[in-house]
Amino acid sequence: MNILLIGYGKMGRAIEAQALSRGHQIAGIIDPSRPEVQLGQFGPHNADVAIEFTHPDAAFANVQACLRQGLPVVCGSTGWLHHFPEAKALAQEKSGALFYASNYSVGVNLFFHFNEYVAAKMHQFGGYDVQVREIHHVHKVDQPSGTALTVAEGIMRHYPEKKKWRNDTAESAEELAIISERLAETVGTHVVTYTSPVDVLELKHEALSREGFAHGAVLAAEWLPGKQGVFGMKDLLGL
Ligand SMILES: NC(=O)C1=CN([C@@H]2O[C@H](COP(=O)(O)OP(=O)(O)OC[C@H]3O[C@@H](n4cnc5c(N)ncnc54)[C@H](OP(=O)(O)O)[C@@H]3O)[C@@H](O)[C@H]2O)C=CC1
Ligand SMILES: O=C(O)C1=N[C@H](C(=O)O)C[C@H](O)C1
Repeated sequence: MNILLIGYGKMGRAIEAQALSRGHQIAGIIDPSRPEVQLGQFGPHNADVAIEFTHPDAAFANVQACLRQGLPVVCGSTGWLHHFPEAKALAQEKSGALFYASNYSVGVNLFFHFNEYVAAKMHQFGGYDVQVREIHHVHKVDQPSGTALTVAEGIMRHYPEKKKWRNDTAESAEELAIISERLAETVGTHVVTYTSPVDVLELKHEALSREGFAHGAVLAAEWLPGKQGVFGMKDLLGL
């Protein structure tokens, strides 16, 4: 396949390596470091799919451009989901294809699955307080992480008394605490902790490199062309 890379930072480079190792070609690279290449130059005539990993402030415009230009788009940028309903509507209007995941790692998507199972059981038995913690590198611009938000949504589906999340310690029983830490070059760690007066139960995922994210994004890019609609890792992995 011919893959257009939008964003050529830590993830764009990891995705390029994965894509080449799986026999794909890079149709082009859109990044502020290469102003001579513009997204408007690409469409179905010269790319099969775009993979977008940029910045919370840039992602929505890039997704819109891809959909308008007839390019299936796999987006991994976090921190822009307040625009997601508009992106979905545009995908429908253009009969386009949009794939989004807050985390493309297969391991994290298993973690999401187990998180919901554990939350349902813990709520059923009761007696535990629950908290989410995410640790990332100091360069990360959004907080809490997109992955932590997906984890929190999964817990809240089974804890109806938790009405909202709070990016700090909880101030009332209605709040689910998401604690964010920024530590050196930490790739991405997510922990759900259940605490009772007598014990602690934890579910944890720790990414050791960006390879897992990149691999999942390329799998999504291989899967998406030819489809119409809005998809995520549950569709790809059958979870
Ligand atoms: N869903 C997932 O599995 C994962 C998601 N992410 C998310 O992906 C995003 C990128 O992460 P990462 O690669 O680590 O970040 P980096 O900062 O390392 O790279 C982002 C790159 O995108 C470039 N960029 C910024 N604006 C635009 C634009 N409008 N068009 C094209 N390129 C642009 C940046 O250029 P410049 O530096 O000049 O601004 C930079 O080169 C983040 O939102 C992060 O949270 C990260 C890992 C996994
Ligand atoms: O910015 C990152 O690095 C990461 N961002 C994603 C997120 O916000 O959840 C995924 C991963 O944790 C790495």
